[in-house]
Amino acid sequence: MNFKDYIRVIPDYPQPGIRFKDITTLLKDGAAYRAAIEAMHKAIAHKEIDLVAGPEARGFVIGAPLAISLGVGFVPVRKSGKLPGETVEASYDLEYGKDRLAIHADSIKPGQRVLIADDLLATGGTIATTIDLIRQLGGEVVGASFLIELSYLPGREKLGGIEVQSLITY
Ligand SMILES: O=P(O)(O)OC[C@H]1O[C@H](OP(=O)(O)OP(=O)(O)O)[C@H](O)[C@@H]1O
Ligand SMILES: Nc1ncnc2[nH]cnc12
Repeated sequence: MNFKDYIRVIPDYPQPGIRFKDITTLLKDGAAYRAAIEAMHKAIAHKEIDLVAGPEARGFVIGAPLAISLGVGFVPVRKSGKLPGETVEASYDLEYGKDRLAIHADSIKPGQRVLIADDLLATGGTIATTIDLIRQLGGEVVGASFLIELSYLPGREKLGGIEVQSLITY
């Protein structure tokens, strides 16, 4: 399956100059969505993984089905102010704007092997921050899996040697 055919590119959203990769066109197609999760699973099937962590919101629609497919738990990494328990938090920059992420302090036990999953790797700010939060809890980041990678941005370099898998590259 050519997954790129299912991604809609919207120019100048949310700001002039950004070419927004809209995944809703893939998500609404059941066969394409399932095939994408299966292909992402296949690419990391050799790894030993205890948990999948995914950042809000689009990281949930990729990370949660990937966790179910792997038979492991899912840890939501949320925008600050959304989690009810004790959290660890960090701020970061995006391709457009700034944000702050939080993770429940008891969501990962020291030594657990965590795969990060998200829809898209752009500048790497979201995932670099997610790596930082997981490590603050003593988790071991065993890789990062993306549906889409924007190779014209230095996202990979920002992840400090973490193994990166992506299904679609622009
Ligand atoms: O590599 P980066 O430059 O950090 O950008 C990638 C992140 O940006 C988007 O999320 P966004 O923060 O727009 O939130 P959303 O998933 O709630 O739409 C996307 O889903 C990634 O998580
Ligand atoms: N160009 C882009 N398209 C979709 N989501 C993004 N997140 C960061 N950059 C993006």
